[in-house]
Amino acid sequence: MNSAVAIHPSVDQGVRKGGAADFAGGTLQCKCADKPVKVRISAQTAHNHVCGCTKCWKPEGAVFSMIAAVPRDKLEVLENGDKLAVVDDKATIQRHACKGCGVHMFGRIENQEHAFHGLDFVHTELSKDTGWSAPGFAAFVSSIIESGYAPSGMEAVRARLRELGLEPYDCLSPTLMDALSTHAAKKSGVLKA
Ligand SMILES: N[C@@H](CCC(=O)N[C@@H](CS)C(=O)NCC(=O)O)C(=O)O
Ligand SMILES: [Zn+2]
Ligand SMILES: [Zn+2]
Repeated sequence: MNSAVAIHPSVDQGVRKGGAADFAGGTLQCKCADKPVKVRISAQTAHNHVCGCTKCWKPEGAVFSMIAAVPRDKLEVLENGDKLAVVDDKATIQRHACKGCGVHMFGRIENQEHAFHGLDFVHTELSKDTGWSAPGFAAFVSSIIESGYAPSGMEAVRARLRELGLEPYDCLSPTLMDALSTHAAKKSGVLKA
Protein backbone atom coordinates (compact mmCIF):
# COMPACT_ATOMS: atom_id res chain seq x y z
CA MET A 1 0.00 0.00 0.00
CA ASN A 2 1.36 3.41 -0.89
CA SER A 3 -0.20 5.93 1.46
CA ALA A 4 -0.62 9.52 0.35
CA VAL A 5 1.41 10.80 3.28
CA ALA A 6 4.85 11.73 1.94
CA ILE A 7 7.82 11.35 4.28
CA HIS A 8 11.01 11.42 2.19
CA PRO A 9 11.67 10.24 -1.38
CA SER A 10 14.06 7.49 -0.19
CA VAL A 11 11.35 5.79 1.89
CA ASP A 12 8.05 6.75 0.27
CA GLN A 13 8.02 3.60 -1.88
CA GLY A 14 8.95 1.45 1.11
CA VAL A 15 12.17 1.17 3.09
CA ARG A 16 14.62 -0.91 1.11
CA LYS A 17 16.69 -3.35 3.09
CA GLY A 18 20.14 -1.82 3.23
CA GLY A 19 23.31 -2.47 5.09
CA ALA A 20 25.28 -4.87 2.94
CA ALA A 21 27.65 -6.58 5.41
CA ASP A 22 30.74 -5.97 3.30
CA PHE A 23 29.84 -2.40 2.31
CA ALA A 24 32.83 -0.13 2.86
CA GLY A 25 31.37 3.28 1.98
CA GLY A 26 31.09 5.51 -1.04
CA THR A 27 31.01 9.06 -2.33
CA LEU A 28 28.47 11.78 -1.62
CA GLN A 29 27.95 14.52 -4.17
CA CYS A 30 26.07 17.81 -3.88
CA LYS A 31 23.48 18.91 -6.44
CA CYS A 32 25.58 21.49 -8.32
CA ALA A 33 25.88 20.73 -12.04
CA ASP A 34 29.15 22.65 -12.09
CA LYS A 35 32.01 21.84 -9.71
CA PRO A 36 30.03 19.62 -7.32
CA VAL A 37 31.35 19.07 -3.82
CA LYS A 38 32.39 15.46 -3.34
CA VAL A 39 32.85 13.74 0.00
CA ARG A 40 34.26 10.27 0.49
CA ILE A 41 33.01 8.08 3.33
CA SER A 42 35.19 5.06 4.04
CA ALA A 43 32.79 3.14 6.26
CA GLN A 44 29.25 1.88 6.58
CA THR A 45 26.95 4.33 8.35
CA ALA A 46 25.21 3.71 11.70
CA HIS A 47 21.93 4.94 13.24
CA ASN A 48 20.41 5.94 9.92
CA HIS A 49 17.01 7.57 10.49
CA VAL A 50 14.63 10.19 9.21
CA CYS A 51 14.62 13.48 11.12
CA GLY A 52 11.77 16.00 11.26
CA CYS A 53 13.72 18.88 12.79
CA THR A 54 14.02 22.24 11.06
CA LYS A 55 17.82 22.19 10.98
CA CYS A 56 18.63 19.07 8.99
CA TRP A 57 18.80 19.37 5.20
CA LYS A 58 15.81 17.97 3.32
CA PRO A 59 15.54 17.43 -0.41
CA GLU A 60 13.02 19.58 -2.30
CA GLY A 61 9.48 18.94 -1.05
CA ALA A 62 10.44 16.35 1.61
CA VAL A 63 8.87 16.53 5.06
CA PHE A 64 11.76 14.70 6.75
CA SER A 65 15.49 14.56 6.22
CA MET A 66 17.37 11.25 6.23
CA ILE A 67 20.55 11.21 8.23
CA ALA A 68 23.13 8.72 9.49
CA ALA A 69 26.29 8.74 11.58
CA VAL A 70 29.84 7.91 10.55
CA PRO A 71 33.17 8.24 12.40
CA ARG A 72 34.65 11.63 11.55
CA ASP A 73 38.00 10.10 10.62
CA LYS A 74 36.22 8.11 7.90
CA LEU A 75 35.04 11.26 6.13
CA GLU A 76 37.14 13.19 3.66
CA VAL A 77 36.26 16.09 1.39
CA LEU A 78 37.50 15.03 -2.03
CA GLU A 79 36.62 17.91 -4.35
CA ASN A 80 35.46 21.53 -4.25
CA GLY A 81 35.60 21.85 -0.48
CA ASP A 82 36.03 25.62 -0.97
CA LYS A 83 32.28 25.74 -1.69
CA LEU A 84 31.43 24.56 1.83
CA ALA A 85 30.37 26.88 4.65
CA VAL A 86 29.07 26.19 8.16
CA VAL A 87 25.35 27.02 8.37
CA ASP A 88 25.30 27.93 12.08
CA ASP A 89 28.54 27.86 14.02
CA LYS A 90 26.63 28.11 17.33
CA ALA A 91 24.77 24.83 16.73
CA THR A 92 25.89 21.61 18.35
CA ILE A 93 26.09 20.05 14.92
CA GLN A 94 28.10 22.23 12.54
CA ARG A 95 26.44 21.61 9.19
CA HIS A 96 28.79 22.11 6.27
CA ALA A 97 26.58 23.21 3.36
CA CYS A 98 27.37 23.84 -0.30
CA LYS A 99 27.11 27.57 -1.02
CA GLY A 100 26.00 26.72 -4.57
CA CYS A 101 23.06 24.35 -4.06
CA GLY A 102 22.43 24.48 -0.31
CA VAL A 103 22.90 20.75 0.28
CA HIS A 104 24.45 19.84 3.63
CA MET A 105 27.43 17.59 2.90
CA PHE A 106 28.18 16.68 6.52
CA GLY A 107 27.43 17.79 10.06
CA ARG A 108 30.18 17.68 12.67
CA ILE A 109 30.21 17.93 16.46
CA GLU A 110 33.25 19.95 17.53
CA ASN A 111 32.42 19.95 21.27
CA GLN A 112 34.71 17.31 22.71
CA GLU A 113 32.48 16.95 25.78
CA HIS A 114 29.46 15.90 23.70
CA ALA A 115 28.36 12.26 23.88
CA PHE A 116 28.43 12.02 20.10
CA HIS A 117 31.78 13.74 19.59
CA GLY A 118 33.71 11.79 16.98
CA LEU A 119 30.69 11.23 14.79
CA ASP A 120 29.74 13.10 11.63
CA PHE A 121 26.22 13.13 10.21
CA VAL A 122 25.58 12.50 6.53
CA HIS A 123 22.77 12.12 4.00
CA THR A 124 23.55 8.92 2.09
CA GLU A 125 20.86 9.68 -0.51
CA LEU A 126 23.56 11.97 -1.99
CA SER A 127 25.46 8.86 -3.04
CA LYS A 128 24.98 6.68 -6.12
CA ASP A 129 26.60 3.78 -4.28
CA THR A 130 24.27 1.07 -3.03
CA GLY A 131 24.62 -0.85 0.23
CA TRP A 132 24.27 1.99 2.75
CA SER A 133 22.38 1.12 5.90
CA ALA A 134 18.63 1.70 5.73
CA PRO A 135 16.84 4.13 8.05
CA GLY A 136 15.50 2.44 11.19
CA PHE A 137 13.39 5.02 13.04
CA ALA A 138 11.99 8.55 12.86
CA ALA A 139 13.34 11.29 15.15
CA PHE A 140 11.98 14.74 16.04
CA VAL A 141 8.63 13.90 14.44
CA SER A 142 6.64 16.64 16.22
CA SER A 143 9.19 19.18 14.92
CA ILE A 144 7.77 19.02 11.37
CA ILE A 145 5.05 21.35 12.68
CA GLU A 146 7.77 23.99 13.07
CA SER A 147 8.35 23.82 9.32
CA GLY A 148 4.64 24.41 8.68
CA TYR A 149 3.17 20.89 8.74
CA ALA A 150 -0.48 20.93 9.83
CA PRO A 151 -0.84 19.64 13.41
CA SER A 152 -4.03 17.88 12.33
CA GLY A 153 -1.95 15.69 10.01
CA MET A 154 0.33 14.27 12.69
CA GLU A 155 -1.67 11.15 13.42
CA ALA A 156 -1.50 10.16 9.76
CA VAL A 157 2.23 10.92 9.62
CA ARG A 158 2.94 8.70 12.62
CA ALA A 159 0.72 5.95 11.21
CA ARG A 160 2.61 6.08 7.91
CA LEU A 161 5.98 6.00 9.68
CA ARG A 162 4.90 2.90 11.63
CA GLU A 163 3.66 1.31 8.42
CA LEU A 164 7.14 1.87 6.96
CA GLY A 165 8.75 0.33 10.06
CA LEU A 166 10.14 3.71 11.15
CA GLU A 167 8.99 3.96 14.76
CA PRO A 168 8.24 7.64 15.44
CA TYR A 169 9.91 9.48 18.34
CA ASP A 170 9.66 13.17 19.20
CA CYS A 171 13.30 13.27 20.24
CA LEU A 172 15.91 10.62 19.38
CA SER A 173 15.37 6.85 19.65
CA PRO A 174 15.58 5.23 23.13
CA THR A 175 19.01 3.79 22.25
CA LEU A 176 20.42 7.22 21.46
CA MET A 177 18.63 8.96 24.35
CA ASP A 178 20.07 6.32 26.70
CA ALA A 179 23.53 6.97 25.28
CA LEU A 180 23.16 10.72 25.92
CA SER A 181 21.96 10.19 29.49
CA THR A 182 24.63 7.58 30.25
CA HIS A 183 27.24 10.09 29.11
CA ALA A 184 25.69 12.82 31.29
CA ALA A 185 25.43 10.51 34.34
CA LYS A 186 29.07 9.48 34.02
CA LYS A 187 30.13 13.09 33.66
CA SER A 188 28.26 14.18 36.79
CA GLY A 189 29.52 11.17 38.73
CA VAL A 190 26.04 9.74 39.37
CA LEU A 191 27.04 6.70 37.36
CA LYS A 192 30.46 5.18 37.96
CA ALA A 193 32.30 4.50 34.73
N1 LIG B 1 12.38 21.42 17.41
C1 LIG B 1 13.70 21.78 16.99
C2 LIG B 1 14.62 20.59 17.23
C3 LIG B 1 16.03 20.85 16.76
C4 LIG B 1 16.95 19.73 17.25
O1 LIG B 1 17.15 19.61 18.47
N2 LIG B 1 17.49 18.92 16.34
C5 LIG B 1 18.23 17.76 16.80
C6 LIG B 1 18.21 16.68 15.72
S1 LIG B 1 19.20 17.03 14.33
C7 LIG B 1 19.63 18.07 17.19
O2 LIG B 1 20.33 17.23 17.71
N3 LIG B 1 20.11 19.27 16.93
C8 LIG B 1 21.43 19.68 17.26
C9 LIG B 1 21.86 20.77 16.32
O3 LIG B 1 21.06 21.10 15.43
O4 LIG B 1 22.97 21.24 16.40
C10 LIG B 1 13.67 22.15 15.50
O5 LIG B 1 12.93 21.52 14.76
O6 LIG B 1 14.40 23.07 15.11
ZN1 LIG C 1 26.45 22.24 -4.52
ZN1 LIG D 1 17.56 16.98 12.57
